[in-house]
Amino acid sequence: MTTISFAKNLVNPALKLILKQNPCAHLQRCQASHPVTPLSVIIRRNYAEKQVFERNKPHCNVGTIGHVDHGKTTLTAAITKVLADRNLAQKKGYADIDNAPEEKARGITINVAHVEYQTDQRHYGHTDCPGHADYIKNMITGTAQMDGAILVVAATDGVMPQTREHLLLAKQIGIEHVVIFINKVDAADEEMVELVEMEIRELLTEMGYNGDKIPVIKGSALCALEGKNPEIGADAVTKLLQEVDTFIPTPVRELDKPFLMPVESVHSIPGRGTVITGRLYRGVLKKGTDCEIVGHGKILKTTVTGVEMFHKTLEEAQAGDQLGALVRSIKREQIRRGMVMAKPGTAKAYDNIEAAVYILSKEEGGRSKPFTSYIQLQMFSMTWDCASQVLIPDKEMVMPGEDTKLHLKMFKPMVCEAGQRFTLRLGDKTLGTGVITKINKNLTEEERVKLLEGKKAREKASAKK
Ligand SMILES: Nc1nc2c(ncn2[C@@H]2O[C@H](COP(=O)(O)OP(=O)(O)OP(=O)(O)O)[C@@H](O)[C@H]2O)c(=O)[nH]1
Ligand SMILES: [Mg+2]
Repeated sequence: MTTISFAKNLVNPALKLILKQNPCAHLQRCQASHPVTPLSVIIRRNYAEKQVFERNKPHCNVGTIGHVDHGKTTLTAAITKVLADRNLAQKKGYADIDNAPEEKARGITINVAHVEYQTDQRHYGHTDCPGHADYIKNMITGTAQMDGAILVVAATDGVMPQTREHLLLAKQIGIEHVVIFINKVDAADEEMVELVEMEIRELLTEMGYNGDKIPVIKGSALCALEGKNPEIGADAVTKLLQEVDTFIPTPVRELDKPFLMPVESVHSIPGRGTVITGRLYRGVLKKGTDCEIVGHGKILKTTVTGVEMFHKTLEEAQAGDQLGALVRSIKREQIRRGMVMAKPGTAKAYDNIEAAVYILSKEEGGRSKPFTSYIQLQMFSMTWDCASQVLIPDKEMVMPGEDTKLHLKMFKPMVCEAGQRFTLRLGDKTLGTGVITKINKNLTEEERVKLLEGKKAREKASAKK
């Protein structure tokens, strides 16, 4: 029977024993509580639930960024294949990574996908970012979780618009360490590959990275995935991982501060409750801890009843971990991406802030025109984004390439604190990047009504134009 052979693979001895002695009773009990769940899913779930995450290597968050179709998802799948051959990862197919139904239909990565693997040195959480221009918003929150990035550039295309944009965003949101993978060398001649390398090194230097020192690895993710031409396939991926191990340092985590986790997504798991996923930004999180979930005009109080990392249970999650937290008596609909889960009383939502901001020049990807007070920009920070009215306190206008103080009135209160970084965007362009310097008293009801009326009037005026 499948359950018995399955029991051989279980790591939890207690469950192994139950399954061996009376597999049907255990599974019937499970199935009674989930009458519509197929048995195979229950088995898989039990298998997944009972594994325990062992923290025996430092954890590091990396991910693939780059232009659409340059091979980010193929490389992610290839990394798991190469490491699975050494028992350091579970092999993930391309479809497992690009797995949302909409993504399959459109063949592009829309939501960021998280994959787990290990090298001899470290345990990795890997975010495969979307390259499509429409999904830059997800890319912003995806890369915000990375300690370092792998920039994928196809040798057949070279540097393309999203290669620049992703690299620029990476720099803006504070990713200091980048490793380059020139992909698809199987489909390009040597001269072309050399040219692309020169082009990338130049771009890196232009963006403020050390273009001469950054490791550039040339290979073919597809060959690695298909087990062909090892010199450009598996060997290139191994070399890439060695560079990632050495070139991207393990960051120092703030373990002694009160815990805080921006909500990335929320899931409802039948029979278990609501799971919030995200990266623990600081502190440690244990089962049984009380917490508040703040933002989008709400403060919800609850208790964490379980912590998991990549489907394995954790005794204690630490800052930097990519995790799922099971919370008590809260429905999925009550929580939204952009809220923040934190130690009670430590995270507060504000809508009236001051900031030091750098406005990008046109060459850096910004606009060519200056802007004046009362412009409405979209502010992105942690996993939230919010429309905000901008006031320039000490001058008429701000030119591209300038740094300035700004006063931002947000259309709704979101979790903010001094020192927090954010990005300002208008339409599909990043205008600037900044740090919150001061939090002012929240807007009064009257001020908020005025702010929203101003927004309506502007919308009317632009509709007439
Ligand atoms: N010839 C060749 N084709 C490749 C290689 N790597 C990926 N491809 C192909 O390039 C196409 C795009 O690959 P993806 O991995 O989906 O690219 P992506 O960067 O994840 O794309 P988005 O997520 O949509 O931005 C697919 O058809 C791959 O099979 C390679 O090394 N050589
Ligand atoms: Mg992809």
